[in-house]
Amino acid sequence: MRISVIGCGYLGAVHAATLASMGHDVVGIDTDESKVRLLSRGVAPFYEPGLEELLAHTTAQGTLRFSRDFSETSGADVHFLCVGTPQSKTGDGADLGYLLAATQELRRHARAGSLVVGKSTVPVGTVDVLGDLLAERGDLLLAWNPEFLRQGTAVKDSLVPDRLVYGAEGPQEKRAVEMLDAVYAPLLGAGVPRIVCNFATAELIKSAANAYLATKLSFINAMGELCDAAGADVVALSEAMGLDPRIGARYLHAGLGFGGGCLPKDIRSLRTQAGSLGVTALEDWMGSVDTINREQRARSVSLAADLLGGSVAGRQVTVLGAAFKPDTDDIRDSPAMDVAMRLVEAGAHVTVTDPKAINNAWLRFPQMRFETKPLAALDGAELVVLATEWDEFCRLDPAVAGKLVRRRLLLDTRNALDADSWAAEGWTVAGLGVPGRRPRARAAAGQPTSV
Ligand SMILES: NC(=O)C1=CN([C@@H]2O[C@H](COP(=O)(O)OP(=O)(O)OC[C@H]3O[C@@H](n4cnc5c(N)ncnc54)[C@H](O)[C@@H]3O)[C@@H](O)[C@H]2O)C=CC1
Ligand SMILES: O=C(O)[C@H]1O[C@H](OP(=O)(O)OP(=O)(O)OC[C@H]2O[C@@H](n3ccc(=O)[nH]c3=O)[C@H](O)[C@@H]2O)[C@H](O)[C@@H](O)[C@@H]1O
Repeated sequence: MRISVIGCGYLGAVHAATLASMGHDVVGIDTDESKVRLLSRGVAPFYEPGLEELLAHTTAQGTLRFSRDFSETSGADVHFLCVGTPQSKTGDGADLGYLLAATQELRRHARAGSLVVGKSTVPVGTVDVLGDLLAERGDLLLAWNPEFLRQGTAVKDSLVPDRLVYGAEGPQEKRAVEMLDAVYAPLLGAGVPRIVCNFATAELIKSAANAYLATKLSFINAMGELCDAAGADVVALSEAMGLDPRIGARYLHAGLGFGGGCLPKDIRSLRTQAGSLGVTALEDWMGSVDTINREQRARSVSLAADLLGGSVAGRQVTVLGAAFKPDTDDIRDSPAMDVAMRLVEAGAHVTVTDPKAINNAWLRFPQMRFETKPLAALDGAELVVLATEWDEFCRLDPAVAGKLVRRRLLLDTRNALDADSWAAEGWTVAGLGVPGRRPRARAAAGQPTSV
């Protein structure tokens, strides 16, 4: 099929490339000139494992191209809207400005009978607003097809998704479903489940999925706080809970909490939606999930101060990680950068290292020093904070690291390192929800371990 993908960021570029790899003829449209230039050369404008290979292949064989010119959408049978829906600058709700602008532009160029499909994450009721916009044409179809891919595994998640959701309704429903089935024929043929529902349900399925993941994360982090107070160990607790198949081990990894361009803004948007529809229980719930998550960042910084004898002021602190999670260069609402910034504000001299996200971080955070190599970043550190659990950091040799730092103090905010092997090399290791590993503040500060 001939397909246009509007908005070629973390979602749209992957969607365009995977559709082209399935044999469709795809044009990606974006307003960002530099992004279009890179993508047109088969180069990924951000780090996403497997994307560059897919882009290089599909652009070279001519099934994928990119443009800033919306008139290029006129040849397509199906248009996917993949533009951003960030948190509004003035509140907790979603900013739909990009989506409305893209839809208006598409309305001018889409050919009669083509299907407009939303993939961006939106508040419930948005599809009706877009439907009204498109109704002025009267000859376009509309459907909603929310996306569940994760950054870092986006290519695999797109090629082997857990499910496909189609929001379709009214007289256009049958035709819209047929067209989406044709787009996703290889996936449906491989047995991927497909759920067809009305617009509001499709919108809410997406919001509910992210809210549930966030809930699970804040639940285990709240339990971690209780573990700290009670002398229990959240790592063992979550392992035991996760072995119950009704609960499951995923999204039960306690630590610094969630960030990124989606979960935080999506729970705030859902909170706002629940509030405006009078569903106060959900509104309060989402508020608590958000508060618990934010507090993990503050708790990490206060633990860092404890480890350094009460204050980080004037101390050299190395933060391992800038990205909001491993395997991405994305620093949107990154817990790692939030912690690094709070440490700077508390007077620490902070060095940050990350395998992929330094380019994104250094322009936005001139207050800190950046190093591309972790060993260089460790040089002279009085405290090391693991904030993003990249494999490269988890494989660090504690003996080698110990020779570089001034003091062997490690705060593993992701509970990701093998604390015993670090302790065996003379490191004092602390984490969130693992009070057994948490030293008394004064004792830790009183034992400099420089070599
Ligand atoms: N990043 C992810 O893993 C996922 C994102 N989503 C949702 O997908 C949407 C997009 O998210 P991301 O790709 O992360 O955002 P992004 O910010 O990386 O990409 C958005 C792109 O849209 C472009 N754009 C903005 N206005 C435009 C317009 N009028 N016409 C054409 N292009 C325009 C921007 O230049 C940018 O390249 C959001 O609603 C998000 O919640 C859903 C699932 C996964
Ligand atoms: O709507 C979206 O954009 C996407 O949001 C999330 O995907 P993503 O933001 O890429 O990242 P996740 O892998 O879900 O991680 C989110 C955050 O939770 C944290 N996390 C995750 C798992 C865990 O056990 N513990 C934990 O702290 C991660 O470090 C990260 O900061 C969802 O997982 C996707 O299904 C969804 O499509």
